[in-house]
Amino acid sequence: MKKVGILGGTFNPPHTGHLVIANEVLQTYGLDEIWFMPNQVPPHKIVDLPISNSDRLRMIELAIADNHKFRLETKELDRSGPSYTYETMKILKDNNKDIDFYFIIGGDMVEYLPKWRKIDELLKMVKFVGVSRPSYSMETNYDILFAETPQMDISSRMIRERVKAGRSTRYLLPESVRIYIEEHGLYGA
Ligand SMILES: Nc1ncnc2c1ncn2[C@@H]1O[C@H](COP(=O)(O)OP(=O)(O)OP(=O)(O)O)[C@@H](O)[C@H]1O
Ligand SMILES: O=C(O)c1ccc[n+]([C@@H]2O[C@H](COP(=O)([O-])O)[C@@H](O)[C@H]2O)c1
Repeated sequence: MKKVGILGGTFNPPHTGHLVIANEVLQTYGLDEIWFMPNQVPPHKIVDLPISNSDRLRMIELAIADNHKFRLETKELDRSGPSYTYETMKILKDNNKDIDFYFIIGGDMVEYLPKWRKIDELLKMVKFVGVSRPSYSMETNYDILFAETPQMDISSRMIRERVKAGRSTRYLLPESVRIYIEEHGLYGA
């Protein structure tokens, strides 16, 4: 069986935290690939700045361009409404019977797991891998895997706020994504 990690997210924008956790989980569990999967509508949060799907897609493509094990998975953009992971993984598993999926989540999402749609069914379909994130505990009653990663206090919100305030975002995200944000005037750049 092929082993594929999925990093689902809003990626508004993608940043160094995403890339580091993807790479660390890939190494820790000997995965073949990581698929970066942008959601259409995050199930649990309000997107606080309007951003087009095409800008998010382009920024993910730029962020992962230099790693042949990182891929873009656009399945959740095919349907409208909240992107419930259970619905998506049902489709991905049906279409890829030769793949074992590892769904990567940061500490904030580990805490939130009890509220996920059909979480008990979902836990039978994928292995969750939790990675720590500053300010969040990793406590959970669910049977999930963990991966040690360097902790980075970087979030998409932090990047958006810095861009808006005219502060530097260098090294917090790939240079190609930083330039894309600047050239396209995203987040008030
Ligand atoms: N710095 C980080 N350390 C560990 N996990 C992270 C980090 N940043 C994001 N993640 C995880 O990556 C996944 C996708 O995150 P997402 O695209 O929503 O980014 P975010 O930085 O949390 O965004 P926002 O600040 O807009 O809420 C989630 O599971 C999240 O927990
Ligand atoms: O299915 C759910 O109920 C659910 C609830 C919260 C988050 N998720 C998924 O978790 C991933 C990270 O979410 P986010 O909002 O932090 O980008 C993303 O793929 C979401 O679709 C899924």
